[in-house]
Amino acid sequence: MSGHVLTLNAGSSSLKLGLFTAEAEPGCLAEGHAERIGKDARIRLADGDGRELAARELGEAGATHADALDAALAMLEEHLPEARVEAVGHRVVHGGQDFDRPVRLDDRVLGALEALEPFAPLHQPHNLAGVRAARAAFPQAIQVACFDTAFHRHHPFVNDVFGLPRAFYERGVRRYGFHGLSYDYIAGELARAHPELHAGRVAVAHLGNGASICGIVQGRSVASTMGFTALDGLPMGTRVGQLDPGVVLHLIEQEGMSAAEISEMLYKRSGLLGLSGISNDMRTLEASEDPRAAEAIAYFTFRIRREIGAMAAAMAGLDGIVFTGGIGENSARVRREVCAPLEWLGVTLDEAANEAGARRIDAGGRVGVLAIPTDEERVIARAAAAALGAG
Ligand SMILES: Nc1ncnc2c1ncn2[C@@H]1O[C@H](COP(=O)(O)OP(=O)(O)O)[C@@H](O)[C@H]1O
Ligand SMILES: CC(=O)OP(=O)(O)O
Ligand SMILES: [Mg+2]
Repeated sequence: MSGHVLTLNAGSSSLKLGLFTAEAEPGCLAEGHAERIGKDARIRLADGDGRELAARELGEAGATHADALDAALAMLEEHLPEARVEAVGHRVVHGGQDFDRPVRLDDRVLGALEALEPFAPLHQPHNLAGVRAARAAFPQAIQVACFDTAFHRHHPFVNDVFGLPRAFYERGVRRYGFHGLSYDYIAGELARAHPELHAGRVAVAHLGNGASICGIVQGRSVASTMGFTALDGLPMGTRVGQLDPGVVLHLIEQEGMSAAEISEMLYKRSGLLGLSGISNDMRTLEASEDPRAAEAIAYFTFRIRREIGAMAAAMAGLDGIVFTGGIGENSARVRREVCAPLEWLGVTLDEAANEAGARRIDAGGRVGVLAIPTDEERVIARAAAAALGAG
């Protein structure tokens, strides 16, 4: 039997790991998921059918991505000692101008990706720490980087540019867009199971601790709410989302804040956490009776509606909406708050299907509405298997 592919995916609040067969369509043998990193983190390892193999708390608040990675690799060694890892596929959030497809990692590529760390501070350092740890743990395996930005790299000029002096565009100050591995998976699912939507114009809302919307026309990304960094667009767990740049000037000039203080506030203390003063975690906010929690959710869902309207304009129409990511897949309340006021756009919602967590949740209106679990691991595993020559 051929060997195995390991996938590593560090999100801003999560670490996901997958073990797959090294085939053109990889078979999933195990999945590990650490969540709520930074607060009450816990990790769970399951087999390919979702049966739990192991689970444990990662200790007091303060468990880091590095702790989660150590725990994940130790669990893998203990519970799947027969794994023969021949390739490790890594989610790397920022690929900058140069990377528009998966690439074998060597010292030169790693150096180029390290230079992008300032543009994805919640992700890139953890992604590259995963590369170093995997090189040490699996020295015989090839290492492959798969980029969140790659799926968006061929946007039309108007969706790739800011209205800055042109020289900045040439120097790479562009609207890259992120969550591309997730959008790539969803585009594949539309092609496989919903050909009428695949042929049309779909707004895909990836709503996790990070959140964005992608406009997909005939399987290709034409616009993203995220920009040069993963700060722009929707408000997120701890990130601000769209912000008048005049506010940043005000913070510097009148409030006397330093670049480091502003960065820390915009990345780590804004969004759902900043508005609610309670938590960045949607489950905690939904369970809270504090009116600030409801207001934070209301702002989140309002901005999603606004951006779906903008995507409809960018795509010259709207045939479908897809919800995915931890919130998009699991929160019936968020899906309802987004969809109910979008009736004017042809959006309907089947309440019972939405509450039941069904895949198709529209009530037969003009716009198809779906909730599809994403699978970034599978997209990474396919690329790593392809790099091994599988298929
Ligand atoms: N059952 C649920 N109901 C509401 N929100 C949920 C549920 N399960 C997970 N979430 C939310 O999903 C978010 C995490 O999404 P995820 O995609 O796993 O994170 P990351 O962006 O770090 O990869 C958290 O806000 C979490 O509260
Ligand atoms: C790019 C990004 O925000 O990713 P995540 O949602 O996994 O934090
Ligand atoms: Mg994620």
